[in-house]
Amino acid sequence: MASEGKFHVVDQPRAEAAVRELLIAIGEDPDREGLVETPARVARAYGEFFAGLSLDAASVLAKTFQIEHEEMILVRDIEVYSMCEHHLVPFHGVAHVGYIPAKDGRVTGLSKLARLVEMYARRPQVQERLTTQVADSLVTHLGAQGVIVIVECEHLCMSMRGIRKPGSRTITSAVRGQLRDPATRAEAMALLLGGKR
Ligand SMILES: Nc1nc2c(ncn2[C@@H]2O[C@H](COP(=O)(O)OP(=O)(O)OP(=O)(O)O)[C@@H](O)[C@H]2O)c(=O)[nH]1
Ligand SMILES: [Zn+2]
Repeated sequence: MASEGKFHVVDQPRAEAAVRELLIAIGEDPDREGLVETPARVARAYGEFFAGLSLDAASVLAKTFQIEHEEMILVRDIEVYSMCEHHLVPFHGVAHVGYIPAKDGRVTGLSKLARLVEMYARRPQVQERLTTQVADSLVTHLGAQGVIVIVECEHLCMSMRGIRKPGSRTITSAVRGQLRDPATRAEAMALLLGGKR
């Protein structure tokens, strides 16, 4: 998995050549001391940023437990680091993922919810797609009867360039199945907001 050091295989020489070209394009000297190793470093870092491209939701959610729990399970404040596909700069924040298990009470390990978020975050992304991909994969691969995913991020492309509004946060949500029901959704929101400092 990405967090265990096996990163997406990028075409290292090609990525290095591209970074070298970028450095030249901005008027830098890629052969000066501080930059000599930069193309190789950036190419390796890209392998890490985009490690999610070589993973799939079916594998992340392959292992399940039959604990016959049919109520909501919610993991809050999962840290998100992703790369905006428009500018290739980070957006970061948190995700909250909740689901109501399949009728047979099959659940996944709690860490797998965070792995799922990480897998989709470590791709060129937009926040809306990240949110819906996490929600849809829980329906597809776990048979969840209901899902709620809320993602709250700051986009550096809006903070350090362009409109330059540091501190603004974008909130996206995806709700599936039983969590579309207002009462069930209210319960999820209460759990999400409860205990927030
Ligand atoms: N919907 C959505 N938009 C995003 C996301 N990340 C970045 N953007 C936006 O993508 C848009 C790209 O707009 P363009 O007009 O093509 O690019 P730009 O000239 O760099 O835009 P500005 O950021 O307004 O300077 C910008 O409005 C960004 O704020 C995201 O996750 N979701
Ligand atoms: Zn952007």
